[in-house]
Amino acid sequence: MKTEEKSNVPKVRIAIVGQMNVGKSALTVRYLTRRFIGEYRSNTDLLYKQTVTLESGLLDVEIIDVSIDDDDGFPIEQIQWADACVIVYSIVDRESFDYAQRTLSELRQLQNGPLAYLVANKADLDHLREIPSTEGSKLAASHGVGFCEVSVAENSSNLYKVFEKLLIESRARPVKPRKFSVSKMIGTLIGNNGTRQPLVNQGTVQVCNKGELQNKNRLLKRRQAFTTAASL
Ligand SMILES: Nc1nc2c(ncn2[C@@H]2O[C@H](COP(=O)(O)OP(=O)(O)OP(=O)(O)O)[C@@H](O)[C@H]2O)c(=O)[nH]1
Repeated sequence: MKTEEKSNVPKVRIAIVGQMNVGKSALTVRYLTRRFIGEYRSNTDLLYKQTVTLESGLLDVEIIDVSIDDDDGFPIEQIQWADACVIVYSIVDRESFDYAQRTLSELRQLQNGPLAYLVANKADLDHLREIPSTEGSKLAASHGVGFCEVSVAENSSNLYKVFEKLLIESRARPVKPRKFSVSKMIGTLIGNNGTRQPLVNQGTVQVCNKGELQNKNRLLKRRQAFTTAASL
């Protein structure tokens, strides 16, 4: 698609936030490619871009898979950049639920904050469950956000509904006023020497600022999966 045609396509930005190992990357890749890639861990943010078709027309979607170290607090830059956030925890990990709870509280303090949706992942591991479904739904209700349980591994259809809802609702909102230019934000995220990855059909993925080099192999793996699925 030519640049001048693309410039008229509205854009929605989504941040995937949650503690380590909850399945943020698996969820992002599942949504974008319909595939489950679960054999890697990452310590860097990745920015995915894809054009999707909604009933209302084309939409450019940017999804940042936010990498959280144990000590990291609230990823404020990524959240302020986003129009919507998917906050993920694992039903088998109480700490990840506590992190999601803190994130929702922080989000509430923001003026003009993004839309949010709470997603409980790993529903297939019910025998190891630490967080009852009712606790998740109660937390979400107390913050006025949507909630669902999914298994990214088992390809729960709920996952696609979450993204669709966030995309439609974000699209309907007035364009978010940003304190900084979006290109500067992307520049910050990918670093000054961050090179754009080649366009893969309508999808691209690029490494953000942390640990770019050591993550090259992981990125390549993901990009292969992304390429294959994007060309289906
Ligand atoms: N059983 C099960 N395992 C899952 C599911 N989703 C992800 N996993 C596994 O959970 C582990 C972590 O998945 P990732 O997608 O790397 O999680 P992450 O939140 O991106 O982790 P970090 O990169 O450390 O922040 C991997 O071993 C995945 O295979 C799921 O729905 N069910």
